[in-house]
Amino acid sequence: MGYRGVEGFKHDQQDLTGVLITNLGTPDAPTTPALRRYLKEFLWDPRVVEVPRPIWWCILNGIILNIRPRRSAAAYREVWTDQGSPLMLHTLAQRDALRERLQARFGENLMVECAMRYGNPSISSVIDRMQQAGVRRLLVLPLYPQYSGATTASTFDAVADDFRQRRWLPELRMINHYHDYAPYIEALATSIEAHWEVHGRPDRLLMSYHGVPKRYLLQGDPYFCECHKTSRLLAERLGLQEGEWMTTFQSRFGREEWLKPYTDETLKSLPGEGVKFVQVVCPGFSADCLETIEEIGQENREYFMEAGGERYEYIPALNADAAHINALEALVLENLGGWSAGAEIDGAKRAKLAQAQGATQ
Ligand SMILES: C=CC1=C(C)c2cc3[nH]c(cc4nc(cc5[nH]c(cc1n2)c(C)c5CCC(=O)O)C(CCC(=O)O)=C4C)c(C)c3C=C
Ligand SMILES: [Fe+2]
Ligand SMILES: [Fe+2]
Repeated sequence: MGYRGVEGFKHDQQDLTGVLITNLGTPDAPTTPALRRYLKEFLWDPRVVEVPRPIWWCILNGIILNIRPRRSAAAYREVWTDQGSPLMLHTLAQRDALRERLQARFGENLMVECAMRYGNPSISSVIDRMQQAGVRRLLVLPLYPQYSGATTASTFDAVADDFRQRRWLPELRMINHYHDYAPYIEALATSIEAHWEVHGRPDRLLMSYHGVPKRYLLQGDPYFCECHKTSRLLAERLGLQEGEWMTTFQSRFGREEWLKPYTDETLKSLPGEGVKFVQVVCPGFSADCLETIEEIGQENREYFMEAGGERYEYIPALNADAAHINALEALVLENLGGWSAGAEIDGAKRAKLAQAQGATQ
């Protein structure tokens, strides 16, 4: 027992500022056992499934974990790459690109890492590594543009749970959301316009976001409103008129009502209304993943074409696009305000003080 210290700590260690980007997480492999492990951790999070624990324990362990892992593993196999899960691949590329930008400004005093809320690399293991390297100020950036209890707050829970075990807490800042941040809207607009240059403009642009149960909205989660604000700002920036765009919600899970309109039902009905050419963009997903590649890129395409649609295009997530990294870099810089400059002085000062007191550790 006891609180976790900093292994191998030296008093003259350089103080660092750390930037930790996080995303949801993904299974280690597209196999049934790996999916069971991943889904067990993910779906047991009370921020994700707000159902009383005893009831949910029975449903999760009795039904869902016996059925879903096999089905989900098959879906993941469809999108898996030589380098692993798309979500992991894009997150690593985002980390590398952001690291290059920020280290060009601040040098090695600024450490940039990535972690996943569920699965690996865990938030706790990465904070541990960052603290051992000398990180004393930590900025966490969950790559969820729109705030939701199920995602952003759950990431905060993971950081808080880690801190509860830790003896020496780094200073902490956490970015809450960036759904209306101008450089993020600009990055989305740039990527859509680039798509239009090659493929032309559709009859309708669908902006599809991951859903949550409607109950969460009614109980005060701002996610729905933030999604709508992103869409409105994006439509304004693109000069779209009413009827040329809409907001929908995808990735339903379970039987209760989720945020509407549903992406799949919308796509099934649009051809009947004369909308034959759609493009779908997913502004809430900062990286392509199962939910965009398989669900939007494949499954929903079939719904639309079977219903009489003629052209269906998915516009990829921002991933490690330069405009996206510009936006993330600007967001980080704003939120680092006042932190980076003092790094060198702090370390030297503490070493002197320690020497004066004859500290050995
Ligand atoms: C059970 C309820 C779920 C809620 C609430 C939920 C919210 C939510 N999720 C994302 C982002 C992602 N979800 C992803 C996969 C995924 N989501 C759920 C369930 C809920 N999500 C499940 C069961 C799964 C796993 C896939 C499956 O078995 O179908 C992913 C993709 C991960 C990947 O590895 O590719 C992302 C990203 C948000 C933003 C959100 C609420 C705002
Ligand atoms: Fe999800
Ligand atoms: Fe899905």
